[in-house]
Amino acid sequence: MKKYKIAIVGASGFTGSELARLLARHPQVEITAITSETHTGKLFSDLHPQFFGILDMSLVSAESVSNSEVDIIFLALPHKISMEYAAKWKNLSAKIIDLSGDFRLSSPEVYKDWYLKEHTFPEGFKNAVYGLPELFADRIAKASLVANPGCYPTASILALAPLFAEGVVESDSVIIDAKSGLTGAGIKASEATHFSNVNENFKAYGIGVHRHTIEIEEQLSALGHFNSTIQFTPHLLPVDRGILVTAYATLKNPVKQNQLDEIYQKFYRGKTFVRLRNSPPGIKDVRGSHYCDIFPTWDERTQRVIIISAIDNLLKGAASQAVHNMNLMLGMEESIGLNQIPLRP
Ligand SMILES: NC(=O)C1=CN([C@@H]2O[C@H](COP(=O)(O)OP(=O)(O)OC[C@H]3O[C@@H](n4cnc5c(N)ncnc54)[C@H](OP(=O)(O)O)[C@@H]3O)[C@@H](O)[C@H]2O)C=CC1
Ligand SMILES: CC(=O)N[C@@H](CCC(=O)OP(=O)(O)O)C(=O)O
Repeated sequence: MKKYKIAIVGASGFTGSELARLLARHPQVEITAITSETHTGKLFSDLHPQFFGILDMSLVSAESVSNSEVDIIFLALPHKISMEYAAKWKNLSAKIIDLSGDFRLSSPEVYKDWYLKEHTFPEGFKNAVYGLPELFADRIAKASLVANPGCYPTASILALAPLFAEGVVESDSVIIDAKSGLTGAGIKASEATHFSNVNENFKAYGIGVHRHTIEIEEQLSALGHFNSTIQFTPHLLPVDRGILVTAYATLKNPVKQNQLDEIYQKFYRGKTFVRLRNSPPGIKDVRGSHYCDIFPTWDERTQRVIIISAIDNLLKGAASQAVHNMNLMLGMEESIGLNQIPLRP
């Protein structure tokens, strides 16, 4: 069986190491390069001891990927850095899956408004496909550059997409209250992620300005064919991993619970990794897995829908979604390598 060659760029970080965990056991790929600029020459398993005896490859500089023959390059790099590599490698035959936010938005102008930086590879937007397989599997399969969605956007868009696609949402009525575990902030410690500032604490951040607001607005608006502003507020949870979204919306017309259920069942029929739940999901129900669990409810008293969704930010919110995209881009069965059962408890 042909094994595709894979490079993971940024393998010293959280999502890079999760990619390695999935790809090391993927039956149709072989990891040929894993990179770090800070730890070049060390073993991958020195940095991530869970791989001791399993993946003891040496970390190499990203520079060496330029000359190697690979089929897929995963960029597990911070935004603003990713675009530099996408530009540098634009003529390689390898397809690129970028886990950062550098190519998720509709244009370099919108990017500048929300990321407060001039985009240095604006041509990349022409080829980039938004990598949410439940919505865009056909386009992803033909793409050479996939913009893997953000973690909050994955949970938020999947929670609300059926309502937008059905055209039943009252414009500008959506409020998204989202909470993320600490690995969402990456491996580098900061004041915000310092143990003493998060332990037994819980707070909102990025109110009204978080860059995921526009990512969610653009994708949902496109589905519903209108421009809708969305109120999005993220919170930092004192846990390692997991995202919980609670979304509220007013509909154009009241519905019954069974009508709401039908909208969701129709939209997600055949989508292996969305589980429609009959009780509110918790982050532990999806931990270590590629599932997005969704619980849609109709509140008869307030005449609003309330949708709860849960994902593992490092997996469905990043690495396993990237592997799902890779499977599609290489024409393989979409769930290969992704059949983990959640880790609870
Ligand atoms: N964490 C999460 O839950 C999610 C993350 N993402 C996105 O995925 C990307 C990776 O996230 P995450 O793994 O958390 O980030 P980390 O901070 O954990 O890792 C980032 C990696 O980038 C490398 N890096 C940093 N600067 C450079 C540079 N100038 N050149 C080359 N490599 C560099 C670092 O390696 P070294 O210093 O060793 O070179 C490190 O391995 C980010 O864009 C993030 O926003 C998306 C969804 C969810
Ligand atoms: C908890 C936490 O800090 N989360 C990150 C978002 C996670 C993420 O990876 O988003 P991008 O890929 O779009 O950068 C944040 O709010 O900035």
